[in-house]
Amino acid sequence: MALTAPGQQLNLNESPSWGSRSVDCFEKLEQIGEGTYGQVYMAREIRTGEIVALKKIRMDNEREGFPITAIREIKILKKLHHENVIKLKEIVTSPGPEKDEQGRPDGNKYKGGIYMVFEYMDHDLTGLADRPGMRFSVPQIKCYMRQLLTGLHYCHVNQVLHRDIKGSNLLIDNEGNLKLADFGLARSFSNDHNANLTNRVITLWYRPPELLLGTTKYGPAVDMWSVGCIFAELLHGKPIFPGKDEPEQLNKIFELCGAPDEVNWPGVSKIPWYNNFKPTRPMKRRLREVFRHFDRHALELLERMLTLDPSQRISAKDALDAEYFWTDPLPCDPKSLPKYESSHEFQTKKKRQQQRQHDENAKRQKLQHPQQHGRIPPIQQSGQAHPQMRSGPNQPMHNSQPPVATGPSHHYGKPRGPAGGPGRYPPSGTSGGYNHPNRGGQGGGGYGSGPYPPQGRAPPYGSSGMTGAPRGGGSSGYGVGAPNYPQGAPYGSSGAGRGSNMMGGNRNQQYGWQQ
Ligand SMILES: Nc1ncnc2c1ncn2[C@@H]1O[C@H](COP(=O)(O)OP(=O)(O)OP(=O)(O)O)[C@@H](O)[C@H]1O
Repeated sequence: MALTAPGQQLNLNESPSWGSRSVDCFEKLEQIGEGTYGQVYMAREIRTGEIVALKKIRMDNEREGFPITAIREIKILKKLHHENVIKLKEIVTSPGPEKDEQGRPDGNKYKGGIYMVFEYMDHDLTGLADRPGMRFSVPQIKCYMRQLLTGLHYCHVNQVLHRDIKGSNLLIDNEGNLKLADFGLARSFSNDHNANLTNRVITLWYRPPELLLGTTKYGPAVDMWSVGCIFAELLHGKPIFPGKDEPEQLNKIFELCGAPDEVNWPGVSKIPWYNNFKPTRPMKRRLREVFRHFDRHALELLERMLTLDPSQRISAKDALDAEYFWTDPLPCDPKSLPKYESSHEFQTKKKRQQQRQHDENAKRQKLQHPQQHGRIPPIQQSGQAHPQMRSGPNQPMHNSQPPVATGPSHHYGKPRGPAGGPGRYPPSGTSGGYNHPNRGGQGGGGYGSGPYPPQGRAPPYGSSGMTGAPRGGGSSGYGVGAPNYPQGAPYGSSGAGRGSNMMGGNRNQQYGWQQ
């Protein structure tokens, strides 16, 4: 693609004003996101005072003109108009040196830029769930899940695959509305599924088995697998398939969902990498056993989402008809959901820095004066710990209790996944096995030691393979003995000892996020 002047390509038919306004019409307030694409800012439109989100399209690495991922995202978002899909309001450009949040020139390296202007959303689901003490009630989980499925059903009906469904791409406002965002990996599809599509999509933990096994012909079912992972995560309190790389990811899936074979997934043996990764021993489906503490209807729905064979996996439309959404407790009205404090980058950064600093000081002090701090934990002295922070994952909180608001709910900052620091979430960028076409993809984990090979070659999953010993210490893997799910790790609910059904019979029971 030829290099074009910023904005020139984007004055697409529908709205002549698109791309003609300058980013100077907006005042950047704070950075709220950092994606592979570039930064996301909360900003105010100077003329109207309206708060928006500005997503800067990273151009510095684009030798070949405007990034294709951004073109796709813009084209797709221009045709999608739905209350559960993020609204792209316009494109603005910056013809000259830009200003940062303080109005200072933003370095010399960058001469111009292009921004997508979105409606502003207060949180993303990952950030919201990650708040200390955060508990989602069953009606709240149903409410979010229903909105997610409604938005996704709309996309699928309009023949758009999202291909990157994960918590940080589900935005939530303080009216309780949930919207699908980040269509950078999305694309149109045709119903016959005959086209070859790239296999390198969807963040590892949410990636379905057919993609991990190398298929290039797929459809909306790939998104539904990710939805199943999110659903289970909401109920369980933490990600259910936190694989470090693709072999481990498949291993985790098979341990829970059973090994694929021609009986439960007709045609699986013809998928390119099946033979490389088929387990060497039988592996039973254990989903019902492992999640036996889930509500019956939730489990039924989850079973149908986490179905190995994509052709048998439930569609968004059918999921919306599931009993789960039509039995007590019903999904709550989004407007009835509690409002959470909105986010400010500096506060967050400061808070995180302070917390880190505090932890480091405490550690240092503990080393220096072990006895003193053995008696009085530093966290108590500082008064920073909220009792809710330490409550267990399934300890219900009262609905009336306001959530602890300690900062933004945007999943902002460096990756917090297995390779990226002290968090639970996989990086959405280059490490942790996330392969993002046109989004860099350099270095960082993923497929063990090497980059992802071109499609059609042997699977890129390093030497550990699925027939050999699994990576990652604790996992039982293939041919090493039956996976072991006692009440503890990895799926054992800490509530298992407190009753067999955490959700049954209590319509307002809440579920927390296990730290
Ligand atoms: N409209 C919005 N309102 C509020 N916050 C937003 C909005 N859009 C994005 N964000 C925040 O910025 C983060 C990154 O945005 P987005 O996922 O669109 O960027 P990306 O570069 O494609 O990221 P990724 O590398 O995760 O794919 C989101 O997780 C969210 O926290």
